[in-house]
Order: sequence, then structure tokens, then C-alpha cells
Amino acid sequence: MPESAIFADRSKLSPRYIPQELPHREAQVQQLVHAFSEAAHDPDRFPLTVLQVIGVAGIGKTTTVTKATKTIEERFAQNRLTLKMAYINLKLQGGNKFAIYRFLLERLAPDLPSQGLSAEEMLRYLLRYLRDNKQYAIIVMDEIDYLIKTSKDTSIIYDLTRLNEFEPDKPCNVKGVIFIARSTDFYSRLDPAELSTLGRVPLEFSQYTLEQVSDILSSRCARAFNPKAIGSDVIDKVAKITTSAEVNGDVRYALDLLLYAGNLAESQGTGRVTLEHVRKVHGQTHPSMTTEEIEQLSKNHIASLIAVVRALKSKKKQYVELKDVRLHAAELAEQLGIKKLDVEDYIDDLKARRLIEMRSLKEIGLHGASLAELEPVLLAKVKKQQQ
Ligand SMILES: Nc1ncnc2c1ncn2[C@@H]1O[C@H](COP(=O)(O)OP(=O)(O)OP(=O)(O)O)[C@@H](O)[C@H]1O
Repeated sequence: MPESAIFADRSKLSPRYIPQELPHREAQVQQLVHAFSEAAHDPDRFPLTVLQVIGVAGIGKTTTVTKATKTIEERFAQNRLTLKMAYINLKLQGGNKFAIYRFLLERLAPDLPSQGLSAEEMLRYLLRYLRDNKQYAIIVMDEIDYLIKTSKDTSIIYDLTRLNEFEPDKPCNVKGVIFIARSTDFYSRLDPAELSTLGRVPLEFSQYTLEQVSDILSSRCARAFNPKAIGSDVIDKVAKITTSAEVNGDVRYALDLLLYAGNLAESQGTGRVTLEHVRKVHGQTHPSMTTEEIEQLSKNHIASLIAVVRALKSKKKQYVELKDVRLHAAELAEQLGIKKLDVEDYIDDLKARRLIEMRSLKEIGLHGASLAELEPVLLAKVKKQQQ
């Protein structure tokens, strides 16, 4: 018995799933693999290689880097060498340098205690550990622009790009550091020394064309849906929405849309996803706010966002003032039985995540929101986190 009339395997649409095929990014995967092609032959002589991958949201940057590092790991394994990838999403793991280095240590050198060590010691011990255990590593720092935008301490770039200078007379077993960012705007917050260590030209990912998004979605749908449950008309429609100015090519949104349209078709027992299902779901969701984006938020972030939504609704305006948001936040805290929250602590971060638009303290809004539908989704999420 299939799982459902609609889905063959709905998890294949999840943002966490790494697809087997990556249409229209094979060249970039190859480019990254190529940058480390010599490393598996003579790793100790291979220099620390720093790369940057830049491009807008949801166009396969993380997935491409993950795929490439997997291939590099395999090449090392073929030569009986161990290479590990440490992937850090700075929006999730965020915080300060200590938290980030501790995470690196836990990932790459789990036997080493990190308590009581300075940031520099943590890196030094990590390098020694890798050398002593004949292991190699590639560090991937995703959303580096978010970290640089929200933190005053930008020295993490300087530290990581100079790991080979910690003990210059010994080989550095971290072979690569790959920074991923949505744009190069964060350069302006770096000092010249940090900027120069970032070096060379970034690998810029261009946005997918309409035909490319159609191909990509066809390949994802072939694994996620039952063959008769979805047609090319639906895929083309979703591709069109995805390449519209509003969604700006974010494939993550397209996958969400397909999942929810599929769920709707399933609940209605139609046996097939129709254009109407897609239209309905698209009308109800918020393109700049995908499920993954909401999953990453803390309870207080979501509560602050709900306060913005409620303030906008009650004022019936495009923008509201911070004091309106505060008022609604206080009410909401009471309703949910949580501690009163200082929305200003979360508003800046919501802005950095591009979930809200803040022109000034008197002009706070949402990016092209569909307010009526957003609130119940957020409320359900905050209540779930309270359980
Ligand atoms: N060429 C492709 N083939 C199949 N799936 C793809 C492709 N490009 C992107 N995707 C899917 O789209 C979603 C978003 O991709 P990914 O997380 O790699 O984007 P990103 O550019 O790193 O985005 P962000 O900047 O928001 O982190 C993932 O679920 C990924 O599997």
C-alpha cells in the first residue's frame, strides 16, 4: 500500500533532504570538488583553501557545498584518509565566537573538552587534535553575512582564514574553509585585514531561470509524488510563481508550496494536485517566510513577530510604530502566560533575518505579508514550543 494517494515519499520535499540529483548545479559542484582535487593525494602539502559562495536565498548554495564536500570526503576515503566536514549554520548556532568554536570542537574533536579554553586555545587544540589523529577537515560557515551583520566581533573571519599560521612549521589539517552568504554586503563591515584574508573572487551562484526551476521541481516531484498525482501544468505553475519578483527564485518556497498543495489535495481526496490547490496555498502563505525559516525561530522571536502582525492588523496600516508592537507584545504575553518580553531585543534580529521590514522605529512592517493567514501558523508554533 502506498503511503498516500498523492505522495510516494513526502520527506523528499523537506528542506533537510539532500537530493541525489542537483540539476543545474553540477558545474558548481564540480568547481568546488576541483578546488580540492589535489588534497586527497597529498593532504599535508595541500594549502588551506578559503572559498566563498554567494547568492540569493534558496538557490542551492548549501546543498551544492554539502554535495561537493561529500565527494571530497569520498576521495579521501578512497586513499584511506579521513576528512570530516564541520557545517555550521550561523543563524542557528549563532551567538559569539566561543559558542561557534565550541561547536566546531564538538563536531571535529568530540573527545576534547572545551570548557575553560580561550577562543584561540580552542582552535589550537583542534588543529593539534586533527594532526595527532591523522584527520582532515573542511569547515563550512553558512550565513556568514548574518553573523557579521548581527555581531560586533568579526574576527572569526580573520581566525579561520589564518588557521595555517597558528603553527607555521607544521601542516594545517583543516584543508578548507567555505563561507556561504546571500550577498557581498557584509564586506563593508570587515576591516581591510579581514577582507584581504577572504581573498580572491567569490563563486557567485546566479538565479535559476524559469526552465531550470521547472527541471529542478520535476526531478524533486518524481521522487516525492505518485506518478499520476501531479502533472507538468502544476509544476510549471509553481515554477512561474517561484521565479516571480515576489518569491525571487527561492526553491525552498517552491518545495513548501508543492508539499502544502499536496497535503490539501490529500485531505480533499481528489487523488491529484490541481492548479487550484497551488493557487489556494500560494494565496495563504508568505513567500519570505518558509517553514524552515519559522522552524529556526525561538519562542520569543515568534511572539515578537505575532505582535508585529497583530499591530499591523489592528492599525490596518502598512507600517506601525515600535510602541504599538510593544503594546501587542504585552497583551500576547498575558494571553500565552509567558514572561513579558522586550520586543526590541528581537526586532533587530527579525529584521536581519528579513522577516520584517524596519525603516525606523516608527515604521515597522512585513515583506508583502498575507496577515490573516500568518498569525494562526505562528500561534500554533509558539504554543507547540510551550508544551
Ligand atoms: N538544483 C537543485 N536541484 C534540486 N533541489 C534544489 C536545487 N537547488 C536548490 N534545491 C533545493 O532548494 C532548497 C534550498 O536550497 P539551499 O538550502 O541549498 O539554498 P541556499 O541557496 O543555501 O539558501 P539560503 O541562502 O536560504 O540558505 C533545498 O531544499 C534544496 O534541496
